[in-house]
Amino acid sequence: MFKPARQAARTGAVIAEALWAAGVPRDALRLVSLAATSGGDEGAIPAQTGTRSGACPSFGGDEGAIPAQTGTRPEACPTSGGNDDAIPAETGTRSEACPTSGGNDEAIPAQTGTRPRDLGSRLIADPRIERVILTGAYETAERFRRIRPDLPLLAETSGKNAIIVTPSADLDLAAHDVAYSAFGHAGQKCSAASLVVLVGSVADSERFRRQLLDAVGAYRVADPWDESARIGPLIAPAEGKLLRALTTLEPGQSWILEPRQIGDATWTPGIREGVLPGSEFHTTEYFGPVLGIMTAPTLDAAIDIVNAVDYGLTSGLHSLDEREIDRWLARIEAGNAYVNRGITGAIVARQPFGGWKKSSVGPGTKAGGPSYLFALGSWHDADPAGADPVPASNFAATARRILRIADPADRDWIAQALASDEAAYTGEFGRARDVQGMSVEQNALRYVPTPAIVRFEGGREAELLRVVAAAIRVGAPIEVSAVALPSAPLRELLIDSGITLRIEDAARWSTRVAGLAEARIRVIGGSADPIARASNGSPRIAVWAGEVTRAGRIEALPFLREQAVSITAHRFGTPRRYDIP
Ligand SMILES: NC(=O)c1ccc[n+]([C@@H]2O[C@H](COP(=O)([O-])OP(=O)(O)OC[C@H]3O[C@@H](n4cnc5c(N)ncnc54)[C@H](O)[C@@H]3O)[C@@H](O)[C@H]2O)c1
Ligand SMILES: N[C@@H](CCC=O)C(=O)O
Repeated sequence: MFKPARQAARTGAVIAEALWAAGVPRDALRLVSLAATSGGDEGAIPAQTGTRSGACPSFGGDEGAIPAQTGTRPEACPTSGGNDDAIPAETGTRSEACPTSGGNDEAIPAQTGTRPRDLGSRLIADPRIERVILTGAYETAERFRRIRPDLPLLAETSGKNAIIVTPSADLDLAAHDVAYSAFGHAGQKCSAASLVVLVGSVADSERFRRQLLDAVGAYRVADPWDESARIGPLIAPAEGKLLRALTTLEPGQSWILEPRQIGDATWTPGIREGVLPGSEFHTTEYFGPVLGIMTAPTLDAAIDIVNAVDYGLTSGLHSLDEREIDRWLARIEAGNAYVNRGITGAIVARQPFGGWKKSSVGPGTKAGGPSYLFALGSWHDADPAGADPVPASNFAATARRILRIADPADRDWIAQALASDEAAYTGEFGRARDVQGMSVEQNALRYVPTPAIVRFEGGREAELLRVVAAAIRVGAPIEVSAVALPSAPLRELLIDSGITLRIEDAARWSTRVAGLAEARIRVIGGSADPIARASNGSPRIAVWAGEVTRAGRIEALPFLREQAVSITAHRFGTPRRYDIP
């Protein structure tokens, strides 16, 4: 008889899902090894070598930076959580190989006599640990930062994901995709749909409700080793908020499908309607087989409901109206945006994975995407290999002005940085790229300019100018905080570019940081420590404090959020393509 893998059985994953999930680490490792071994002379280098050894196209071909000697291997156990955490694990799979990722919390390794979780906490607290990658709840990221407020943390965290269904949707397909997205993996996927928002007439559509109940009713709930099972048990018996979500309704809500407990940790799916904006069910991640139905009069009102949640991991739209798709793509706040399909099952490279807002902690570069490895290294500035001096006439007006502002001694350096910014923009950041070019599904990775603060603590003014140039090139709305007044030409550039300048000494800066709810901060000439202290290690504050390099591929990252867009590009086999902006 076919036996599910040991890990799969421990997570409760049913066979079909376990088989699919088993391929994900393999794809991620293939992507990493491609990045580490490809040849050429574009410039980026695996972090662990610290030597300039050739190119790595999937690193983006960085002219202008070499990694600092960190000795950090992406696959090294304590910092990365072992191979299980090189990409987000499905359904809370515990890694036995690596104490930081949990292991079996009760087992005490003979050689240490320490419980894995205690050991994990001690590793996190140890300053010799340079970085930690976490796939887990936002609250766990908070816990890690309480243990060590200055911990460099790359965390893929919680989600409260919704699918919007408009009257122009194919309601049968929408019902099928909502059902699978909500109840696949028993809802224990960070990407799972927890809400469906029905727009206009869909709110009253008997057909949609019937199809949804039909689809969910077809899922057999059983042990994972039953080959016909479509929904398996939870990873552990439901307790706390999940138990509440499976058993208790809020005012105005009713079950259209009431969940039933049929085993220690096994529940049949639940669907509740009447979920109101601002209610607990609207905003709380439960991580289990329970779906809430909300309604909205218009698409914009539905998007408001979805964006009101603190998380922004996956999000879905079912609509066959191109204007609605455009509108949703322009407004939706989520790292993975899915149109006319389910919202789970991201494939490495095809739908690089990772969220916005509270769904991500740290640099936010997507797992399985072209920038993920950049965040695992530290970078030194370096001469772009074989680069000729760049004539000023090659640049557009703003870049020429930046060149003129630069001190003559720094002009070549700035020119190389501007050229690198341009190459990074045209090659990567400035367009939605579909690297796999499938005909039945469009999958584009795009970059959205995002607000950030540039904090200048000291050093060469050219470094501030260079970082500001990177932000301007990608169109990010930044502000600058400096300990001392920059030169008049730089101040004028900031004013003309609509960039607020604040002069703040260390005390004022710390006070402001303490009051920031969330921020992305690029520190120049200082360290991340004062920010960690002032914010008590808030996971909502992401800091880039590395050396300023000429590499546009690296320097633009604080100013951009990645979004993976995936759109079903056929209808019953007939191709139908969209312009993804
Ligand atoms: N965004 C993503 O890519 C993604 C992927 C999967 C899961 N998740 C999220 O993870 C949560 C569910 O998964 P989970 O139950 O594994 O999450 P969790 O946060 O409970 O645990 C994550 C890991 O951290 C470990 N851990 C917790 N406290 C620790 C400590 N003090 N020291 C050392 N290790 C510690 C756990 O043992 C576990 O391995 C959900 O919130 C889900 O959305 C996110
Ligand atoms: N990458 C997975 C989610 C990982 C979290 O559980 C997906 O896209 O469904």
